[in-house]
Parts: sequence; C-alpha cells; structure tokens
Amino acid sequence: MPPFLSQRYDQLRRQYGALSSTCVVDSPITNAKFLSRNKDLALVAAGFSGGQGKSGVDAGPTALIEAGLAIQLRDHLRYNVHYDDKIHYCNDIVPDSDPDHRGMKNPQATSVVTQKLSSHIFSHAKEGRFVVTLGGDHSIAIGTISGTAKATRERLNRDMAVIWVDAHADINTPETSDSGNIHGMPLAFLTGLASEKGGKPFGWLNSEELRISTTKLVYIGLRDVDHGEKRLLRENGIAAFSMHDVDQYGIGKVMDMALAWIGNDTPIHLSFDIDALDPMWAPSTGTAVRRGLTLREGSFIAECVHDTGSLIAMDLVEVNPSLEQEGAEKTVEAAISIVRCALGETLL
Ligand SMILES: NC(=[NH2+])NCCC[C@H](N)C(=O)O
Ligand SMILES: [Mn+2]
Ligand SMILES: [Mn+2]
Repeated sequence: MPPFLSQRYDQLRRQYGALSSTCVVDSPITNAKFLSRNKDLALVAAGFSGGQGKSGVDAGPTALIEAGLAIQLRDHLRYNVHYDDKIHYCNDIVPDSDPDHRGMKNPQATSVVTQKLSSHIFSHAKEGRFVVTLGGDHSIAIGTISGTAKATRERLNRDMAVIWVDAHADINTPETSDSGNIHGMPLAFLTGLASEKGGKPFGWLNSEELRISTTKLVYIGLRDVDHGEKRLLRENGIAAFSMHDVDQYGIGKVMDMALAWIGNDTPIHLSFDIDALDPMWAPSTGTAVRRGLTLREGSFIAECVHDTGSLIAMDLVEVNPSLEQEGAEKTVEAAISIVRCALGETLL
C-alpha cells in the first residue's frame, strides 16, 4: 500500500476501529435514499471514439446492446429501463476543422461531445435514475462524471466519489501525455489538475459543480501508469490500488480499504474500463495490458460497490469488437457481466 494511503488507513482504523464493516456514521444512506424506489435506470449509449486513435470502439455500445444487455436489465434484473434505442455521439458531431491544442488530438470534437453528454447524463441523474453509460472510449467519462457530480450536488447536496477501475490512470495533463489521446486525460480535467481558460475547448469544466475532488478518487487495477501520472498521484495523495496491491492484499482487503477511504455516506460513480481485466478475459480493447484482473476479481469489485448501496452511476468503456475479433464475444460477455454485478444480480 502506498505510504500516504497506509497513513490514512491507520487514521481511519483509529477513528472507526476495524474498517468498513464497522464504520458508523449518523445517517447511513442506502439506495432507497440515493435513488428512486422503483429502480429507474437510464441506459445511455455513447459511441464516441475521438479520444483515441483506433476505430471500432464506437461500435462497443451496439455490441453490448445486441448481446442483450438492455433486455437483461429489464427482464432479469427488473429495472425500469429508460433507453432511447439510439447510439449517441458517434460521427454526428465532427467539427470541420479540429487542430491539435496543447498537443491534444481532436480537442474540439471531444469537448463538444463530452459537454453534451454531461447535460444528457445530468438530466437523467437529477431525476434520481441510476445511469449506465456504455462507451465509447474513456474520454466520455469527462461528460458522465461531470453530469453525475452536478446532479449529486443539486439533488443530495453531497460531493460524489469516483471509483476508477482501469489498467491506466487516465490522469495525464495535455503536457504530461505522450500520446495526445484525451482518453488518457479525463481525470486531469475532472479534478482541475489540467484546467483551461474560458473559451478554450475544456473551459466549460471550470465550474466547480462539475468537478470532483482528488481526495474522493480511488483507483483499482493500475499497472500501466505514465511517469507524469505517477507524480500527479503522489503529489496529490490520490488513493490508488495497483495490481501489486491486489496480489499483496487480495481483492477482498483492497475493496475494504477502497470503500473505507470513501466512507459510507458518499454517493459513488463507478467508471470501469474493460482493459482493467486481463486480456485473457477482455482482449478486444484498444490499449490492452497483461497482468490484469481476473473476471472474478472485476466482478467482485462491481458487487462490493453495489453492496454499499451508494452507487448512483456507472460507465463501461473501451470495448472495441473490431480488435482481436476472435475474442470479441468474450470481451462483450465480460463487460455485460460487470454491469450486471454492479446492478446487484449476483448478491443474495
Ligand atoms: N482509457 C484508456 N484506455 N487510456 C489509455 C491511456 C494510455 C496512456 N497512458 C495515454 O495517456 O495515452
Ligand atoms: Mn485503460
Ligand atoms: Mn481508461
């Protein structure tokens, strides 16, 4: 465990005795309080691919829907699913010219898409719907997280936490990024570590209500983190559990620590990049990295987060069925099972 986290962990232990199971707050908040009782769920398909260079990730949502995700959520998990049967944000918003800006590729397109997505997600979340967004590349989290963060503040008067499950930290600033791909930067914009002046592509994120705090961000599954990103994690004391931590403590203990860090009165947005899983389970993704989570470990993370009763939204991103095509079906199935676990299917 990184030293900053172990200090925090010790402090929590002193405060609460043992961790998550016995953390006591005055008013434990359950799903019933965070979300509407009739299990309203909005399903948003966001097939944007401009946050990285490989085509095919725009077809991720279609693959998940065609494999039956919406029907399963309705029929098996009994959610009241709001789904408009449309894939949004594919090639419908391509500006005529989109020159690089601070080294970022497609800055204008990504900005326009994520800003629209942000209000789209906000409009669902403010009604108390659980929001599931299917990507698309991970740049779409700029839209989903800013949308739910704003809704959470308005509706619950609370700051939201983010659990980011990924092989990558996706917290590069335009200046620390080697690739210029914005799917490697969403958390830098969402936390304000990379901000822009008004009038610049991501200037719209300057409003505090759209942002999240670095203290409420927790990573799980990291194993391919760039130099500049490691420095940002260290300097900002961000809670991060790498694959090394998963090996050392086991996924059970890692989840105890991750959830203790967040505390049990905080709404949670889960952003799950399918490349957090080992390519053995999810080969069809743009930046696959070996030595990853097993499907069981990924499912366990989703189950634990569901079990908090505080989960209000999730993203499932980076499924690219056109890569490693013989493994595409397996990747889609893994992605669907992560979503189902996060929605409570496997808990008794
Ligand atoms: N969402 C992802 N798959 N991100 C991969 C990011 C890879 C690399 N760190 C970059 O910034 O380009
Ligand atoms: Mn990733
Ligand atoms: Mn990612």
